[in-house]
Amino acid sequence: MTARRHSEQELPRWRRAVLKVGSSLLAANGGGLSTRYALGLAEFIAASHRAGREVVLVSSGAVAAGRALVRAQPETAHGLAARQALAALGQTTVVALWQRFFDRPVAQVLLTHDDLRNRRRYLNARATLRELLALGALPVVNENDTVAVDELKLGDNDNLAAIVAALVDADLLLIATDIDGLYSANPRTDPTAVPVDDVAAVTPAIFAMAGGAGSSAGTGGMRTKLEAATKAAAAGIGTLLFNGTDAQALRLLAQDRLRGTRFRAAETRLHARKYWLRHAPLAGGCIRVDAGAARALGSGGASLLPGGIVGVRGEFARGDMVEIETEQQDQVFSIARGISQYAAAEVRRIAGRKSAEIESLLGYSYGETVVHRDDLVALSGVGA
Ligand SMILES: Nc1ncnc2c1ncn2[C@@H]1O[C@H](COP(=O)(O)OP(=O)(O)O)[C@@H](O)[C@H]1O
Ligand SMILES: N[C@@H](CCC(=O)OP(=O)(O)O)C(=O)O
Repeated sequence: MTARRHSEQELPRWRRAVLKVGSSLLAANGGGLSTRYALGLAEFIAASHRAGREVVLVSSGAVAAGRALVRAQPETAHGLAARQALAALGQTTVVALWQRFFDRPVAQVLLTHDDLRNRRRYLNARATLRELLALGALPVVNENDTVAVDELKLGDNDNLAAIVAALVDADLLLIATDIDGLYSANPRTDPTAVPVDDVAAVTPAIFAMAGGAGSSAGTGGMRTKLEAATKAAAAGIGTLLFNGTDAQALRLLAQDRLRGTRFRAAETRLHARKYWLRHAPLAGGCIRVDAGAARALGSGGASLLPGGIVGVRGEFARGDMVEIETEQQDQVFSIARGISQYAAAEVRRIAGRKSAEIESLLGYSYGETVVHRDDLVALSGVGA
């Protein structure tokens, strides 16, 4: 393969990123996992940590590691249950592989796409990942292959990484693979393929460039990487695709320079999030707040604390999108909407009380805010 190289480009600075490492890198020789390319990637992560940055790692490789452990032949162990068993066998090897490079603790986080579609579990996963980052740990995420039931979804860590990037409010999604970046066609099969450095939007014409996986270890090929870039862009997050086998590309990346493909997000992250908050379906319930809370929420920047709540209408679950209203001169105005950290019955019990009392009132606490300011959007022109 003698394809032309991508040009070098400067990147915006970032603070938190999700880095996805594919099986093509960890099991490059088609056998078990090897440190050959993991070392350079770990050095990049360590350099990011030294620069005060946070990294969530999404690492594949469990199936490849499991296969090597039981010496299963690639042509056997192909069914869903067999792959799931191999993933369970190999997952400890994946975590152990990464732990050996770091002094800081490495945390294993196994997620399914279903977990992330369910709002309660989404919130819990988000809180856990935030907590792990606050503790200085390196979260190592993989799909929870043993319980994933959707065969089509199994083995798609590119898409999972994009969802995790939105989950943890990352500034950037980094996808390390075994090729320099996107080409106009798969350069392993098409010698006329030319490098693509910058993608403003993943259009059908871009999708048409993508072929399947290049190695026996890899699964999704370029298509799932483009899907991931599309998902990340919708959340206002840019994606970088680069070659994890290229030590120089990794050193450049640590200096905010890219040799690979940059996928841009048209929206800013805040804008994309606010748009989603404005348009996500509402649960039936509603939280009524006093004039002081209404002012604080209306002018933006404040979270809703239990003290400002005067009542609850209807029912909703923890993680539901609820309307927030206030009463002024006998008229009720809808002033904001946001994701409630507590169910309606819980909000009724803590309404009007201090955040510090939540634990004694409920016997547990999901945090001091009922609606966190990151999960809240004020509806302009009313109530404030
Ligand atoms: N247009 C394209 N540009 C670059 N690579 C492509 C393209 N189409 C298909 N590919 C293939 O995608 C492979 C990377 O995907 P994959 O093997 O699934 O890796 P990973 O395990 O990192 O997810 C490349 O090695 C390449 O063969
Ligand atoms: N979750 C599985 C497969 C993940 C997957 O998407 O593989 P890849 O396309 O190599 O990133 C594993 O750990 O083997």
